[in-house]
Amino acid sequence: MCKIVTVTLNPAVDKTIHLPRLRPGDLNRAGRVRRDPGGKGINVARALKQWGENPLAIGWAGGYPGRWILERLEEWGIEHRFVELEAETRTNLKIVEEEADRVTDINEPGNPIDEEAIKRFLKVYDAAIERAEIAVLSGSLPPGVPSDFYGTLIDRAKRRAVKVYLDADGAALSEGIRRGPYAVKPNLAELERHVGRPLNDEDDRFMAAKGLLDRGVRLVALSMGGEGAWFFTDGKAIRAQAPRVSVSSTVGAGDAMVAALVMGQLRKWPLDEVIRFVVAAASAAASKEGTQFATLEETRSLMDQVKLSCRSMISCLGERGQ
Ligand SMILES: Nc1ncnc2c1ncn2[C@@H]1O[C@H](COP(=O)(O)OP(=O)(O)O)[C@@H](O)[C@H]1O
Ligand SMILES: O=P(O)(O)OC[C@H]1O[C@](O)(COP(=O)(O)O)[C@@H](O)[C@@H]1O
Repeated sequence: MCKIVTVTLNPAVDKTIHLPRLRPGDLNRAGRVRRDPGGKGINVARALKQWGENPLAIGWAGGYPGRWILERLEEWGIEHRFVELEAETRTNLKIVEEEADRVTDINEPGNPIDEEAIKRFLKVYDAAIERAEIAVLSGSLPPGVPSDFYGTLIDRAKRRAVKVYLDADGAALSEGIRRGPYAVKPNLAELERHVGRPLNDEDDRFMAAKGLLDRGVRLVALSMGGEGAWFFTDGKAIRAQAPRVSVSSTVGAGDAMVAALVMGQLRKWPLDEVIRFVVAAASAAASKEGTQFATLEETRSLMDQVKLSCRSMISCLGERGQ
């Protein structure tokens, strides 16, 4: 039985190319090139499987790239139930500039999904969550899928007492938040887009997180790249510094974070241990080439470097937070 279901509605082949520096408008010759199965839910399932969990990955997959992804999942022993389509799964380009120490993502929109495919997916989803404890909904929605689709999936999961972890952007995130998922993992830019204003200081970030908690979200994990993350839950705000790693590709770091959060909470670890595991797993993923995840041992070896500081949200926000 799979306790964790990961949903990837817009999977991707992640094509990572390395260059010394990108010269826009000029001829660029790539150095190393690699392809990894990607899409946020698939990555969460990959990381969980690597750490000994048995997730079920579901979603839509199409054409030759879709079959290639499913074959990799088979190879890794990841259970999956994707609705197969003719239209090809997208390719997302990740440009790693080695001299500039920078990654640029160019993500395709994906191919349109029709009503029939939506119906077929909902059958798979309902069956999958029947016996699950956790559903991870992550990534963009392909064209043709209504922007409140995560809201629909959250409602169905909540009716069966399945905890939902949501990691999305734009309207998919905002509409999902309205339906009160258990946890959300925005990065800073995503949270800024959700609240519609820059979040320059701690107070701004606390207020934005409080807005989500007020809507019924129980845990907000706000990731901030190399600066680490904030975790807001039960009236506490916990800041975690990211460990120093030699960064190779940050692609998948956010997904490692979601996977680690799910695993730590499923195993009922104490909150401080969960948070150190989460941030260590994300930073360890950033040290890997392409879209890849660290082993449990590699992750554990970084945990001591994740320094935590805890504050009470109520005393920090004072009058503003009432
Ligand atoms: N340059 C970095 N050095 C160390 N850790 C990093 C770095 N970039 C990202 N991480 C880790 O990955 C986590 C998620 O990264 P972030 O870029 O915020 O999310 P996302 O990948 O979802 O955009 C961070 O909280 C941090 O733990
Ligand atoms: O669905 P979206 O938002 O286009 O994101 C898909 C991309 O996100 C990734 O899952 C990586 O996400 P993170 O870097 O946030 O962990 C890639 O594998 C994939 O190409």
